[in-house]
Parts: sequence; C-alpha cells; structure tokens
Amino acid sequence: MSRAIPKTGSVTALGAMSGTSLDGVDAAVIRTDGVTIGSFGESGYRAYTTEEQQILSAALGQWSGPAAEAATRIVQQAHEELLAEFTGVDLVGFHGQTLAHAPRTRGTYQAGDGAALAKSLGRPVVWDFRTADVDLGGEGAPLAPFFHFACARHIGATGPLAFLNLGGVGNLTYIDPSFERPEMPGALLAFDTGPANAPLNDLLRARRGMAFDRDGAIAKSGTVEQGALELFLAEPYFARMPPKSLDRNDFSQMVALVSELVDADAAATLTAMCAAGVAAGMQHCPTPPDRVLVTGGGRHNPVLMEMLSVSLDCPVMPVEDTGLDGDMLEAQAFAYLAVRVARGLPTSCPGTTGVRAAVGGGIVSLPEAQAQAG
Ligand SMILES: Nc1ncnc2c1ncn2[C@@H]1O[C@H](COP(=O)(O)OP(=O)(O)OP(=O)(O)O)[C@@H](O)[C@H]1O
Ligand SMILES: CC(=O)N[C@H]1[C@@H]2OC[C@@H](O2)[C@@H](O)[C@@H]1O[C@H](C)C(=O)O
Repeated sequence: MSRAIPKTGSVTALGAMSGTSLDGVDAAVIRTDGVTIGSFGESGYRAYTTEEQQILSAALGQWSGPAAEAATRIVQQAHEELLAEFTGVDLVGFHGQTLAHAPRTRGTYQAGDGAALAKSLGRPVVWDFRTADVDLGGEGAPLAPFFHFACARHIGATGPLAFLNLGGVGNLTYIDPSFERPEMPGALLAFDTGPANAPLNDLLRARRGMAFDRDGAIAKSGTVEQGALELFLAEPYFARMPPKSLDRNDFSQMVALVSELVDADAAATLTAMCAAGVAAGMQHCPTPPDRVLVTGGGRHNPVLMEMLSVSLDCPVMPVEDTGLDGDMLEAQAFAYLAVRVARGLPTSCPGTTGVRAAVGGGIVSLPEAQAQAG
C-alpha cells in the first residue's frame, strides 16, 4: 500500500482528540478533500483508566519535566492502541493532550509525538496543529471552527448558526454559511465561552468521588446562588472581545465561590456559570444565530441544556438534530484539519483565533521519512 498522501481528490482521514475532560481518546474517520465533507466513517473510543487520569491531571500546567513525560507516554500508548484498529486510512490527524495553554506568554503545549505515531502506525500523521497560529499572534484555539463551517455547509444551513462545544471548557463558533470560504472576513467568529464541565467534574470528584453529574441529577434539585454567579460574571474575560481562549484550569478558582454551598446548590451554580458564560459570549456575535447546535458531553446534561434554552435568544438543540455526531465532532475536526494541512489550506484565521492572517500550520510526519513542515 502506498504511504504517500494523495495530492488531489478526497482522502480517508482518521482524527484523534483527547480533550480537557481527560476521560479518554476519541477517534473518527471522515472522507474529505479538505474543503467539502464527503462522508463520515467509523469511530472509536479508548477510555483512560483512573490511574492514567491521575497522571494526566498531575501534568496539567506542566510544560516539561517528569510529570509531562509520564503524561506523554500515556497519551502515546492510548493513541497507538486505539488508532491501530482502523484500516484503509490515508492519513491521521493527531491533536494530542493539551497540558498547558498560555498563548500570550509561553505558548501552547499538546503532549504527544506525531513522528513516533507515524512510525508505529505506518501512516502519515499531521500533528502540532496549534503552534504556528500562536507564533503568528493567534490564540491557537479554538481550531474546530473551519470544520464547523464545513459541517454547516454539509447540513445545508443557509442562515447564521452557532456550534457550541461543551467539554471541559466551552467553545462557540458563529458561522455565516453564505460565505464561500471560512477564512473570508465575516464567515466565522469563534472563542472559548468559559469553563464548561471541568469545574463541576472537579467538585464532584473531590466531594463525592464521582466523575461527573450524570444527567444533571445533582444540580436538578439545587438552587443557583446568584451572588456567586454575579462574581463569576464579573471576571474581565467575559467582557473581552473575541477571539479569546482558555486553559482548562484558568477558572479553577470558581470552585471556591461555591465551597460553602451544599452539593446540589454548588452543582446547580457551577452549571449555571457554564450557561451564563455562553450567554455572555453570545453578546459578542454579530447577530443572534438562527439556532445553537450543541456538541460535546454537556449536551447530555438536561439541566445545562434547559439553562441554555432559557438564557439564549434562539433555539438550542443537540447537533444530532441535524444528523451530526456530537461525541465525535472534535475527532472528525482533526481528521478534516489534517487534510487541510496536507493540502496547504489554512486552518485558522483572524475571526477564529485572532491570528494576523489565515494560517495553516501543523507538522506532517511520514512513517519512513523525515518530518515535513505543513
Ligand atoms: N450524561 C451526562 N450528563 C451530564 N454530563 C455529561 C454526561 N455525559 C457527559 N457529560 C459531561 O461531558 C464531559 C465530557 O465531555 P467531552 O467528551 O465533550 O469533553 P472533552 O472533549 O474532553 O473536552 P474539550 O472539548 O473541552 O476538549 C464529562 O466529563 C461530563 O462532565
Ligand atoms: C488549547 C486547547 O486544547 N483548547 C481546547 C480546549 O477544549 C475546548 C476549548 O478548550 C477549545 O479551545 C480547544 O479545543 C477544541 C477542539 C478546538 O480547538 O476547537
């Protein structure tokens, strides 16, 4: 089998994403030419064990050293195991695990070695997607927006719409699908909305040894503490114009705002903070979108979805209502972006990361050759 990346036409790309929730690795196949989505293929998931999660968690905020190295070994092994199960793949998009993100000062750091992964899989691997954007003055995140734009076209959207990803951190992409290309000024506006599930997960793990508030069961019976919510919304981040991005633990101090509350009220308040961050961010969009399509684990939380419906001026629905897969959208995004990198197409622009001009980036590592800059 040829290991070269086809230069034209559609290719089969496998994307892998290990998100800020630290729950595991998602992998998904799409067929695309880097512009249009042809079709979606199979997908898979490899959960991190509790011990692996602890090692990853201990490495958050570390830019190097033993903790980061231990995390990298876990990321590498989990990806090698999961991705080896897929066949008939032309190239792989490997996001890695973000350990630290401070684009204005130190940069952005995703653990994982794409060159080693290319060798072990025997496939070209595109990786280190965020560094080039940061080097050009961008936030380096979010990067899914170019894929969201392709999804909007794929589902036949005609009016403005938004994708809202609720993982550990929240991020929103406002799209005007009437533009022909995502890098055109006005086509996209994207930013991190604030913390999503991470603080709630952290609180419940500390207090109850639970991974998360399944179906909002704990928050459902609680009352939102308005004073804490107001203090949270007073954070300057929310008034800042996008593009803007966050590290997973940038808002970890918000757990202190609910430390005196009983579990149900604390969970309800942290859930409300997630929704309030989204509502605050929506004020920065050029117009209210026709609808908000929610992706990521937060869409499974009915309390959060209800709070969003109440606080936003448009219908809020899971992306499944349009036929997309909300559990795999980010993995699909990095498959799609890998093809764009391989084809020399941009993956971010001023509207998505604040980068000075539309930029590609990423490293292409071939299984048997030296790395090529993307
Ligand atoms: N049934 C459910 N009820 C409530 N919350 C849920 C449910 N299922 C998932 N979640 C939440 O979604 C989280 C996982 O979301 P997701 O997989 O989108 O995160 P991620 O991809 O790691 O994060 P990010 O997008 O920030 O990188 C869980 O940790 C949990 O908080
Ligand atoms: C630095 C980093 O890894 N950021 C992630 C994180 O998780 C959600 C949000 O914060 C988003 O900005 C981004 O991930 C998605 C996939 C993105 O780049 O679009």
